Amino acid sequence: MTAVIVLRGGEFSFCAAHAGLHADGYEPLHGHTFVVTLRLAGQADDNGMVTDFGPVKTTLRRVIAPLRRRTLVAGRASGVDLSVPDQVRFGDYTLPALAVAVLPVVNTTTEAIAGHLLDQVLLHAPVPGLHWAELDLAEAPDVSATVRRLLA
Ligand SMILES: Nc1nc2c(c(=O)[nH]1)N=C([C@H](O)[C@H](O)COP(=O)(O)OP(=O)(O)OP(=O)(O)O)CN2
Repeated sequence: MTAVIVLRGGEFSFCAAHAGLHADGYEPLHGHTFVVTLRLAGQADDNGMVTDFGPVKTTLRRVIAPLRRRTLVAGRASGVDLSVPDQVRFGDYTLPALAVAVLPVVNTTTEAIAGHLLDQVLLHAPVPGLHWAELDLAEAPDVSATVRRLLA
């Protein structure tokens, strides 16, 4: 039997700020309450499980934690300056490094943040035999992005 397990909402929500990079530069710094939904698809084992919810929940919590209540900065965007100790500079902004999560992405779009979170989940909690993994990130009730990795 193939099944999809789903972890969503609740504790997998987090507040963070960002300023997306658009053609005309950085948009004004603003915040969202992001809501994560993770889906893992695979064959259920002899115990009827694709994988135990528990360890996946622990991993998802840990992957989200560094982003919670931080300003998200795209470490791969041009113009990001990490050369000054304890400071992060991008566009017109200079922020204390403690308030920032620098992500390995080119822009802090919902799509890119979702991809980063999914990659971290798969890195830290690989589940043998998964068919695919999908992470949906909503930045508001009316907009979200879903990324999917095909695994087998
Ligand atoms: N494909 C994407 N498009 C946009 C993203 C994104 O992450 N992926 N992000 C933004 C902005 O960062 C912003 O957070 C959202 O903008 P928007 O949905 O336009 O929200 P507004 O409240 O400003 O607009 P309304 O039209 O009033 O809803 C933009 N695009």
